[in-house]
Amino acid sequence: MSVFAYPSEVIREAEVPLLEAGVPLMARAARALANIGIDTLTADLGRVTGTRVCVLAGPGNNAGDALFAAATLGRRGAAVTVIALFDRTHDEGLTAARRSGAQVLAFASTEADDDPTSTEAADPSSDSTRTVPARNGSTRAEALRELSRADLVLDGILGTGGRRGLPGHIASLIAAWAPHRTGNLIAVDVPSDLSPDSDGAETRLHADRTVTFGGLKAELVDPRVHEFTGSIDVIDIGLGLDTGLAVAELLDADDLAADFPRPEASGHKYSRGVVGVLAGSEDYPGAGVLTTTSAVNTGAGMVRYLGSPFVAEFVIGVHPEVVSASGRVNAVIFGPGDPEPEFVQGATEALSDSHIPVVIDAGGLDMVGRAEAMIGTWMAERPIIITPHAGELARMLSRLLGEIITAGRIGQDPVGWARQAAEVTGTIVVLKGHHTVIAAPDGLVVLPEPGPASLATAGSGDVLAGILGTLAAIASAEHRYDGDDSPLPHADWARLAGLGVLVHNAAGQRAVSASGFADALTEVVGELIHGAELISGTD
Ligand SMILES: NC(=O)C1=CN([C@@H]2O[C@H](COP(=O)(O)OP(=O)(O)OC[C@H]3O[C@@H](n4cnc5c(N)ncnc54)[C@H](OP(=O)(O)O)[C@@H]3O)[C@@H](O)[C@H]2O)[C@@H](O)CC1
Ligand SMILES: Nc1ncnc2c1ncn2[C@@H]1O[C@H](COP(=O)(O)OP(=O)(O)O)[C@@H](O)[C@H]1O
Repeated sequence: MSVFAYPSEVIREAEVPLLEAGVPLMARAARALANIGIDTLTADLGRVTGTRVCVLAGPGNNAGDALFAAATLGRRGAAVTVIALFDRTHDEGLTAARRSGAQVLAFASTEADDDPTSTEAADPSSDSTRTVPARNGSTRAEALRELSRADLVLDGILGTGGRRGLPGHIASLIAAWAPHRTGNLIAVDVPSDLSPDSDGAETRLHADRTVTFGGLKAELVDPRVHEFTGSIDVIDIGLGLDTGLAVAELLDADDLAADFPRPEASGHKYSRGVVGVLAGSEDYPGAGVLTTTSAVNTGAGMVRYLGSPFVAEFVIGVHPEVVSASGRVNAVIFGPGDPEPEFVQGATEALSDSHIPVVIDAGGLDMVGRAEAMIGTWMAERPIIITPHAGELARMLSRLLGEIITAGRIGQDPVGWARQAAEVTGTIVVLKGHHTVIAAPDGLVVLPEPGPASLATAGSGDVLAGILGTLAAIASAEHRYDGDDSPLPHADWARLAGLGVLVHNAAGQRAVSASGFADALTEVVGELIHGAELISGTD
């Protein structure tokens, strides 16, 4: 189900009153981390007893989580080694780890950077958290040996208090360990030194799994950091975060099953929503057919075809339920298959008195300007959902920002560019790709789970436009029939677009061509609308 992501500061602020009230947040976090550690070891080796666990311990509370969890693993029979990487660490956590039998290696001195053979070790008899220099062998070599033979390593170096760039002795230890790594690496809360930048990636940790506490941190949802985070577990430690403060929402198939809009028992075709389709041209009639098929099969109350009579003939030939006479619509789709200007002009003039949502795709994207330039035009004061792929967004932003922006640059930071495009244009931006990113002008991002790569085929985007336009018409009609004149918030449109992408993904799993996706929508939407009722036998 949907998961919200928050800036780290929001999560840190939510912790403060609870900590002041004595709520044991770290104990909750460490318990959940230990359980995941136990599950990981049991899944890999069938046991915890006799396994080897290493903790990379930093100077703060992040190390505290890792050390308390390691103490639990130690009590369950794991041989724990703590590699203390700073001249201080979390006092109580280290004490707990020691009491459970952990050995502690101190690899903290900055001189270790200059001399990789420098030797230091903690006094194992001491409960003190200060590390004590010793001259009994190469600690770096010993740390490397322990890391390389560990079944499980916990990255407790830095958490939400971390700044970019690890001290040299740690970065070099990580780079030296990487080729010899055999066990699982779990990042505690956030991977230390997390960055979307691929430069220097070899000196950063690549976790198999990240166990994050309190709420999903915004920096973890950037598609570019997946190689550093691995899979992500969000552990509820009772912070009670306000979803209004979230900056991103992740959607999956469960959200689609829960929130796909079903027809009302007492509804009629107009209350279900009428979608106008302006797609296809003499050059590209197929786009008109694909977009209309998609709208029909997504379950619109009615589909009006607004393009040329030439294309209308094809469309109505396959879908006799489509209407070509003008009349009321609750949303319009513009652009797939470059419809001729006279039909675009006719349709936009008809829109000028309304505030209905519009989905703009393909050729229609050339109409999109900066938000301030759209004031007073037919595009103002209505929700607009635009659906560029990276190439189209690059072209659009180059025009709007007056600098050359390539599709490659968009690909390096899709979330950032989608946000910028949404802010500049005031529209909901659906940046299509393997990881489709949806951004709203207020900065909110919706990330539907990725669909199958088979979606990357000509005409697939036309099908998506048909789905999005239909869902927009359904939402807009429902809102109107509820008697609500207030505009729906951007977040609702962005989420709706996310559901549309998930419908498209589901169709993509059942076919391999665009017309196949459009046809498969009958099955996908039929299951979403009727599935549970058929099973339960209710009407
Ligand atoms: N609050 C709670 O109860 C709960 C918190 N929880 C856990 O606490 C974690 C946050 O803990 P935290 O605030 O202690 O920060 P953390 O990242 O461990 O260390 C900060 C220290 O590192 C230092 N430092 C930073 N960057 C550096 C760099 N690049 N190179 C070198 N040094 C650097 C920094 O130095 P300074 O900035 O002060 O100069 C400071 O001394 C959080 O992620 C979660 O795991 C959970 O248990 C839930 C309950
Ligand atoms: N590798 C991929 N994995 C999953 N979906 C993809 C992938 N590549 C493209 N897609 C999806 O396929 C669709 C392609 O749309 P678009 O580029 O507009 O195609 P067209 O213009 O030919 O209709 C988009 O919904 C996009 O998100």
